[in-house]
Amino acid sequence: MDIIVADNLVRQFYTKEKPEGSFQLLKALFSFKKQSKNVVDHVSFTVRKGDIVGYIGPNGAGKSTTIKMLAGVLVPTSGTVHVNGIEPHMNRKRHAGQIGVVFGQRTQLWWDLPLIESFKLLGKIYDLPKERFKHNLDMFTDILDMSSFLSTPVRQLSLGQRMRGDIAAALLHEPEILFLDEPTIGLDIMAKEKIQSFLQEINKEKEITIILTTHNMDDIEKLCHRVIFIDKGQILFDGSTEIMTAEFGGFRYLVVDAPNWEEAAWNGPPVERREDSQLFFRIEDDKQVASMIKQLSDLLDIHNLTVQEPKIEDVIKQLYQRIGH
Ligand SMILES: Nc1ncnc2c1ncn2[C@@H]1O[C@H](COP(=O)(O)OP(=O)(O)OP(=O)(O)O)[C@@H](O)[C@H]1O
Repeated sequence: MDIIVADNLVRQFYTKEKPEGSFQLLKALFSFKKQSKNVVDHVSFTVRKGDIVGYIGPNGAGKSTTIKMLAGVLVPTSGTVHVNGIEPHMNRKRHAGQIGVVFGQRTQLWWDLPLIESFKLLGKIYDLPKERFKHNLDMFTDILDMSSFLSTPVRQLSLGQRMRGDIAAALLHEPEILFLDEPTIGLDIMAKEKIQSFLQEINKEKEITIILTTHNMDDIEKLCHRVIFIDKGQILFDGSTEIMTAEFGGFRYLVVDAPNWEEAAWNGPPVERREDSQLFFRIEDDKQVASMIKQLSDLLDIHNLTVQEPKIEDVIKQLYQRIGH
């Protein structure tokens, strides 16, 4: 079942043309010419219930703007979006009950209040029966490991603690859909992993549909089966991570364990990446493997050798290069 249907979504913003030179400045005093730009430009996609979709793309691509339209915060300039049959901006109250939203750069928690008080206020706003509120709060406190900081004012929480608080706050009223805008931004590895495994768990147990924007390719690798890639407001790719790898990967790595490699003295094929004593050489064509191995074994003391598929991160880097970033 398609829980989200976006059809030809457009969001236009007006920007004022910047005057250049003193004559232009003078002219601009009398007429400020407005320029419009489609930051989301005829975007169409559907999302099935229970999917986790990564909505990715370079800075300024239009990701947050799309999420804001799906969340009902922004009204589309044209096109339509339906979430569970509802047009978000037409029925904000009903829509608020079915979605949870987390903007990683901002918080919906009350800055000066202890975390638990924010949860209680949200329980009242959503009119949650006492038992359901307690049940959900206990469950999130347990899985997100929040008991040690429930009574701490939000302003004193670490970024990772605040993010866990924000995610719990977005889920207290048991929404079917969760929109996450950069949920792991600025977090350390442990905090990232905690949030990633929590999202995996609620998706599996409660079939919550998740759409997340992220610049962290590890989120995509761990969480998403499907990726929508947007640039300059338009979708350039929409499909499974496997298809994306096949379409934009098109290469593999010959990984050579060579502890004695010295960068300064190296005159062999280019080393694309180094991880400890492992050197990564890119192979575009499998026919290259044998000659590359021979060339490397003449130059290096090789301890081990494998062929690896590219990571999602490598594939997305390739995609960025294609669009000239
Ligand atoms: N309220 C606004 N008024 C005018 N322009 C805006 C407004 N909000 C966003 N924009 C512009 O729309 C474009 C898309 O912004 P958006 O925040 O959707 O990008 P993004 O893909 O989320 O980027 P990032 O990865 O940097 O967060 C940008 O050029 C931005 O400057």
